[in-house]
Amino acid sequence: MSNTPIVTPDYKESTESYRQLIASTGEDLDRPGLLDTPVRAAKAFAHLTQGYHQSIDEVVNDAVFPSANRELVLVQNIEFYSLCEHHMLPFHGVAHIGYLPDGQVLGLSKFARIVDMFARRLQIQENLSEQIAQTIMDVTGCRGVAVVMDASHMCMMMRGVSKQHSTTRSTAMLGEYQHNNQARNEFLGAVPKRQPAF
Ligand SMILES: Nc1nc2c(ncn2[C@@H]2O[C@H](COP(=O)(O)OP(=O)(O)OP(=O)(O)O)[C@@H](O)[C@H]2O)c(=O)[nH]1
Ligand SMILES: [Zn+2]
Repeated sequence: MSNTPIVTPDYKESTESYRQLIASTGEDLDRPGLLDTPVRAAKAFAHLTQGYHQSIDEVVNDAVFPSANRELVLVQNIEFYSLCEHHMLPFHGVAHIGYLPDGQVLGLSKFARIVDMFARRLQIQENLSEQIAQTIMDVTGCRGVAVVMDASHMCMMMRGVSKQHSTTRSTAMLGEYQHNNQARNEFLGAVPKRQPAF
């Protein structure tokens, strides 16, 4: 078997960047355990940032259906993995999405696909919540949408302040949820309690 890693043209630049990064630690890039690491890491990074190459149309795939239901629909415990834009370290947790339809509903799996599309980018949690909420509003034309996300940030756990049990809850509310306290309270009461640290 050849010791030369297989590098596709797509990964050439990022593979070279990973080679330099690994070399900067003083590691021997030619030792057997590391031979394929730069290209593996490049592929993994491409996966973790694949949201940059997806479009809303492709993700939603026209899965918007007519419905007379106008009451709260809550899709909860959608797990996600993202990368913080400050340290490029993972943050991960769960998203809970509630919305009040207005004539049409979104295919249930599409909520998770929308979460992943925006999570697989360099993000801060607050913006991630806003982008998910705004997209659901745009795609469904709903009366209101609320997003709650609970996450643990590796940049606060593996380094820096080194807090292992702190979690962050971010919230985004659009449409009726911005001014209708009854709707807000119904949603917030239905959302699962904050998760303990992972
Ligand atoms: N608001 C917000 N902040 C985040 C998120 N992810 C990471 N951060 C914060 O981004 C900040 C960057 O702060 P800096 O002082 O510039 O960087 P730093 O010296 O590495 O900060 P420390 O993490 O405190 O060591 C830190 O407070 C992180 O906790 C996020 O999703 N939302
Ligand atoms: Zn960070």
